[in-house]
Amino acid sequence: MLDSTEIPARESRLVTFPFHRIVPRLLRDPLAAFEDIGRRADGSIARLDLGPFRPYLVTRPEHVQHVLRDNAANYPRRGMMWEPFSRLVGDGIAGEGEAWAASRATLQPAFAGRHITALLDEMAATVDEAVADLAGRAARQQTLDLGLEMTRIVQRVLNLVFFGGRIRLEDADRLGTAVSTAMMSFLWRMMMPFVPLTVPMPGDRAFRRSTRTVEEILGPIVAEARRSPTGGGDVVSLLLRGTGADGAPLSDRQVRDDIVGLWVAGSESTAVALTWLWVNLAARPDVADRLYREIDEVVGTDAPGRDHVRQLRYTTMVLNESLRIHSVGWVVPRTSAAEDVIDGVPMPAGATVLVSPYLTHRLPAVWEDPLTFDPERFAPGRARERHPLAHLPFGAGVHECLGQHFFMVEAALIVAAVLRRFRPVVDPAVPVRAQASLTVRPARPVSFTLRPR
Ligand code: HEM
Repeated sequence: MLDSTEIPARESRLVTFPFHRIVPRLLRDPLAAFEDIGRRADGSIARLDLGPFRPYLVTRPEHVQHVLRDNAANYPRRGMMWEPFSRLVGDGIAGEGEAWAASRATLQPAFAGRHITALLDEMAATVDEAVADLAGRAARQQTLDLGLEMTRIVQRVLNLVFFGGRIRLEDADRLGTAVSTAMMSFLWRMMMPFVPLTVPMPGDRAFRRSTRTVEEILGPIVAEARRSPTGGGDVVSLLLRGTGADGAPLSDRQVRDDIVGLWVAGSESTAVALTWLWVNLAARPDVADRLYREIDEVVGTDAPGRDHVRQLRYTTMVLNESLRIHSVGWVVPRTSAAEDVIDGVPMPAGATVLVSPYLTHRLPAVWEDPLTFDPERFAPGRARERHPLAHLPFGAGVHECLGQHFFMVEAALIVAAVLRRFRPVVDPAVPVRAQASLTVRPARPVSFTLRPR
């Protein structure tokens, strides 16, 4: 624990955490140290003294709103993880400025409600196939790796939506592992962004290897899609018909960057969020029972489809609560372009500002009993009781997650397809420790079995 002299007064606006207090703990267990800082700052803006790197941490919803919405132009995605990250995802949808804006405009229609609804039946069929394969593996193996199995299902859906099914299943597996490794190998670069890229750091080699694998798998697919365009509604086809900031068709490089950016943003986050969902349900049999009842009433023995999704209201509440208590995104970094003041606290130009959905979701002033898993927080009408940015698993403002509607539909389909036939069993007696990389995920593989219902 940190020294009690650092406990901030309730009314203080800027709390400084000195180097000697936080760095040893951050090196030992970054997420636990970060949670501790969040508890102590208690909604105040915090300055973390990490030696040459002194980021500001912003958690109170009003402050988050200032950074991500009200004065977003002053807080672009620059520095910290964004520069090393761009070696994997390029400068398009995961970047900033004109190239980002052109990518966002091209990609937006692919993630609009109407387009997702049009794809829903195909998505549902793909999910059902993937769950049947999972059931086959469950019958052959004693236990399964929850994270891996969720990744497999998610990748099948992404393969359909992004590539019209052009990726072979074994390549999808390799791609999943490569992206996951790239995310894991990233932590040191994120924590020490002042170290030049020319100075080797742990994780660099794994990151380069993963980037090469991504390149080897996706490069030929983009090239093939360009040679034989299908005119289809999958994302690659859409990008190949799109234009860049200069109005010219996107180059293969830009298409590849956006596809990688989307794959990185959409695969790991979704698989990790679903992994936490089953872990959370294992600890709350009462919530799980109510979920089974909803699936039985709405879906019954049918294959889940378009008409079911909008009726799965409790499922949506459970998903939202799972995204709150296990927010996949722990930091969303920005850099201040010019001097600013946030709620009376001066912010110098060039400062790294860390928004943390993870910590905002755990603020006792915003969420009563924040460590309790309680889907009722998302019952109809309850959102009015809190600040609109109290719950921000998908970020906010101009960079708000493009895939959030897609995620909610996909996740509801997966939950329904699994639960209408099986009871996933995760042992509640085995504690699942969280670990931060680019996302917050279980530190070790979580085992589970599938029991037929
Ligand atoms: C549980 C699942 C997901 C979570 C928790 C999540 C979270 C987030 C967050 C926090 C951001 C904001 C980043 C920032 O402000 O810098 C974001 C952006 C983004 N997400 Fe997601 N995401 C999820 C699923 C998806 C999916 C399924 C896709 C695509 C299929 C996707 C695509 C994107 C894209 C393209 C952006 C960048 C948007 C932009 O900068 O304009 N995400 N996501």
